[in-house]
Amino acid sequence: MNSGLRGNNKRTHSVLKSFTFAFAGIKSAVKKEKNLQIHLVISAAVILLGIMLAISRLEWIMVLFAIGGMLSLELMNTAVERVVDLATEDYHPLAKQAKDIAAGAVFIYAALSVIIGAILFLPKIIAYMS
Ligand SMILES: Nc1ncnc2c1ncn2[C@@H]1O[C@H](COP(=O)(O)OP(=O)(O)OP(=O)(O)O)[C@@H](O)[C@H]1O
Repeated sequence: MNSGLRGNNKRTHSVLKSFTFAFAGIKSAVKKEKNLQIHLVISAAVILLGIMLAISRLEWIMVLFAIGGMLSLELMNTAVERVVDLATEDYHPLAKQAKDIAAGAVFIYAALSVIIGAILFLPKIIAYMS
């Protein structure tokens, strides 16, 4: 019975630890990665624009998916860069492929996010200004 309780406590503890590790990862990436800092500033600006233009619930869902996906992908890209740097300090074609493919994933999502942002915001901005 005791061991069961201990087991449960251990699981709760482990979930809390996982959150701590995740936040530590986000913190270290935000501190060191300029691209991530730029994405955060742009995300804040987009959220402000969404509030100012009073976008709908569905539009908020799309905006939050774009922002969340972008930030998550940027973190994954940073993780790939770290693992590659850990694997080799020398030039290696596979290291280049891994980093460039991860950067490509970020680029595709960023480009689509810009298109989504333009579709959502441009008509509202034009209507607001005219
Ligand atoms: N060990 C390596 N072997 C081969 N090419 C590498 C290696 N490390 C980096 N590169 C390549 O060199 C270029 C610059 O990589 P670097 O990691 O310095 O910057 P980055 O990929 O733009 O990352 P960051 O976003 O941190 O600036 C990229 O094309 C990358 O694929």
